[in-house]
Parts: sequence; C-alpha cells; structure tokens
Amino acid sequence: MNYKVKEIFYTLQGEGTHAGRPAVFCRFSLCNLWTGREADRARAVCKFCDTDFVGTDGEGGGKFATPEDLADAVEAAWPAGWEGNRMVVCTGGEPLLQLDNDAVAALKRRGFYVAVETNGTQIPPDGIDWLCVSPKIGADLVVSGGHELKFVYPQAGVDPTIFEQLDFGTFRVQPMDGPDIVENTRLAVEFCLEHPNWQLSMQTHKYLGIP
Ligand SMILES: C[S@@+](CC[C@H](N)C(=O)[O-])C[C@H]1O[C@@H](n2cnc3c(N)ncnc32)[C@H](O)[C@@H]1O
Ligand SMILES: Nc1nc2[nH]cc(C(=O)O)c2c(=O)[nH]1
Ligand code: SF4
Ligand SMILES: [Mg+2]
Repeated sequence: MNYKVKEIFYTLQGEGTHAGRPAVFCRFSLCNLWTGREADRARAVCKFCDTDFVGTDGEGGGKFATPEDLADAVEAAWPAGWEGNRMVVCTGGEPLLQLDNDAVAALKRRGFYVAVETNGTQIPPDGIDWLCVSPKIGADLVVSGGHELKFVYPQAGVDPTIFEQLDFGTFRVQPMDGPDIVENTRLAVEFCLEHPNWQLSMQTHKYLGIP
C-alpha cells in the first residue's frame, strides 16, 4: 500500500469524547463521498465537508511507501522525549480507504493510541482503539458499532434517534458548520436537552483558533 496523506500535524483533538487531548492528526487524502473539488460539491453525496483533503501538499504530507514509513512520519510529529500518552487521530478525507491492518499495527508498535474518524462506509481494520463514526445521509452505513457515533446535525431532516439501535458507547450530535452555524448549534443543544442519552460535540479547535 502506498499511503497518500494530505497532512500530518500535532494539535489538540477538538471534537468528541477526547476533546482537549494532544494528538497527532494524520489526514489521509481522498474520500469516497466527495472529490474535494468545489466544482463537484453540489453533486457530492457529502456536501458540507469543512476540510481540504486533496493531494499530499500539506504540512507533513506526502506519499508513504510502507506502514513503517507512515508510522515514522506520525512519530516524528509527536513531541520529542515523550514516550507516553501518544495518540494519533487518523482522519481525512476518508481514512479507511487506506488505513489497513499493517498501518494500525505499525502505529501501535510505536506506542500510539489509534483513533479513527470515519464516515462509516468502510469496514475498519483490526486494532483501532477509538472508532468514531460520523454517518452521512445518502451513504451506505456498513459499520454497526464502535466507541462513538458523531452525527453532524441537522442533516437532511433526519432524526438522529434512528442510530440509537446501533452498538455505540456514546452518541453525539455536532453542529453543522457553515453559514447556519449559530442556528445549528442552538438546534444541537436543544436536541441534547430533549434526548439526555445524547451529548453535544463541539468543534472546539475552531473556537480556539488552532488546527
Ligand atoms: C472531515 S471528516 C473526515 C473523516 C470522515 N471522512 C468522516 O466524515 O467522518 C472529520 C469530521 O468532521 C465532520 N465534519 C465535516 N464537515 C463538517 C461540518 N461542516 N460541520 C461539522 N462537522 C463536520 C465529519 O462529520 C467528521 O466527523
Ligand atoms: N483539532 C482538530 N480536531 C479534530 N477532530 C477531528 C478533526 C477532523 O478533521 O477529522 C479535527 C481537526 O481537523 N482538528
Ligand atoms: S465523508 Fe468526511 S471527508 Fe468525505 S466529504 Fe464528508 S466530511 Fe468530508
Ligand atoms: Mg477537521
């Protein structure tokens, strides 16, 4: 596998259960639900993406020929001298188009807690420590369980409670960023207050002004 990676950078996990935790982000190129080109956004399955995942030209990005090369690049982004508390968030684009058993194993050999952000359309590899699934209306959800379900809300008028039958440890709504972020945040708060088995996920990095 030749891994194509847009960028690798060190920051705080901004979203979900692990918000606030230092982590290396490995953003894989490519997604199956959008080309990443603005000209294609209106006809994409996933139209609200907030991320540039095209190419390999970001900070720390590139093409990595082997799992070891990929894991070396992730390790190089972790602060020198810190053996403990290592965490990597594999995201994208859609990371599970590329992240395979060997890459997860190589990251774990370097002591990383391996978290994944996925749209749920691909079967995950073995060994993932934290699987966060963010379903997209209009795409086939093939993952039926994980640690965290994080539904961008509101989305196509769909009631998030349809996902409650799935086997996830925690259920969250995350306000859809874009022109309606203020109203979407109000709606997400209201949804949680009316469904106490759901929690709010904020994109805290956007408020903090960090990547
Ligand atoms: C850019 S995606 C990459 C990982 C994967 N393709 C996915 O969709 O889960 C990372 C996270 O950002 C969320 N996201 C993307 N665009 C968003 C937006 N406009 N507002 C809020 N969350 C968004 C996704 O749902 C996902 O949870
Ligand atoms: N700080 C920070 N936290 C994040 N959590 C999920 C992200 C993503 O793009 O997948 C993300 C991101 O882009 N930045
Ligand atoms: S599935 Fe994820 S990476 Fe792909 S377009 Fe949607 S939010 Fe962006
Ligand atoms: Mg992001």
